[in-house]
Amino acid sequence: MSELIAQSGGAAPMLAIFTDFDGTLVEIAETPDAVDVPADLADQLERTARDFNHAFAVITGREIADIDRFLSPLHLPVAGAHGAQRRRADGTLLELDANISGAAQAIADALRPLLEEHPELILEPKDGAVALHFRQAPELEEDCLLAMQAAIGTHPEFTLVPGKMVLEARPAGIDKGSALKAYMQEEPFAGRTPIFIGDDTTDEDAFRAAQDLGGIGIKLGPGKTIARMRIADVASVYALLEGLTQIVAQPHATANLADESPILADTTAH
Ligand SMILES: O=P(O)(O)OC[C@H]1O[C@H](O[C@H]2O[C@H](CO)[C@@H](O)[C@H](O)[C@H]2O)[C@H](O)[C@@H](O)[C@@H]1O
Repeated sequence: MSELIAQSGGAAPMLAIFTDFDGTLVEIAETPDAVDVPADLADQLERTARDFNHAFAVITGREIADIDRFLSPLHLPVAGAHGAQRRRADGTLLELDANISGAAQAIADALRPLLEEHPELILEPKDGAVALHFRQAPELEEDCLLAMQAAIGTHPEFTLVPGKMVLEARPAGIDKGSALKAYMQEEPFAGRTPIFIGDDTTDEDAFRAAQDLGGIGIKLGPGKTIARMRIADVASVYALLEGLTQIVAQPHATANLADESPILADTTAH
């Protein structure tokens, strides 16, 4: 962060903030519906969005509707289903290709027999993607992988991506990085320096995209990453968002805060 401040001649850099949702803004839970969303999270994110001139978006594997429900009544710019769905900052929703929607539905349908056999698995069909969760039955990971590969087999426009106790089918060529780059072409993101915070393998594309554009990827938790910085946990993300807000409000105080902050570590130090 001090590097960004140095780049901007000691003044607070104009940032565009992007975050993942599960594992970054909320702790991972046993099932997708069981996430515990802090009562004040929507208020905090609204404050952050306002302080960055609304250059704040969530880029997630979830559907946009899920994020709206969890953060109600806040409606942020959200890229959902790993970028297959996207709502701009002005509220317009990009229309999803009907072939992509249809293929995602067909992939979900092809997985249903496995779900009938193993009701402990969770199928999460989305408009534009499909998630097959095996958190309740880790021993079925290989069966899930084979079933997913078979289901995707007849849909070469989709690709298989692993996540946290989940296997996902998402359109090939669309990922969190392409979503971040699309936002960076638009107001109010354009001309700012992107920061992306995420915890999962599917976040690597967005770390790369942010860094290609002169920004910073911040990886939450351990693990190999392309991100240049690391943050420990969800609580630290909340603290960082508050800290970033201070960067804009008090550039001089924040330059010190960034240099001395224990919140961020350089990934090359691990
Ligand atoms: O990109 P994200 O916002 O991190 O979303 C990734 C996936 O998150 C959800 O699944 C994960 O979180 C669940 C709740 O904590 C957990 O039970 C599951 O094991 C995780 O894989 C979500 O359900 C998926 O749709 C997202 O793609």
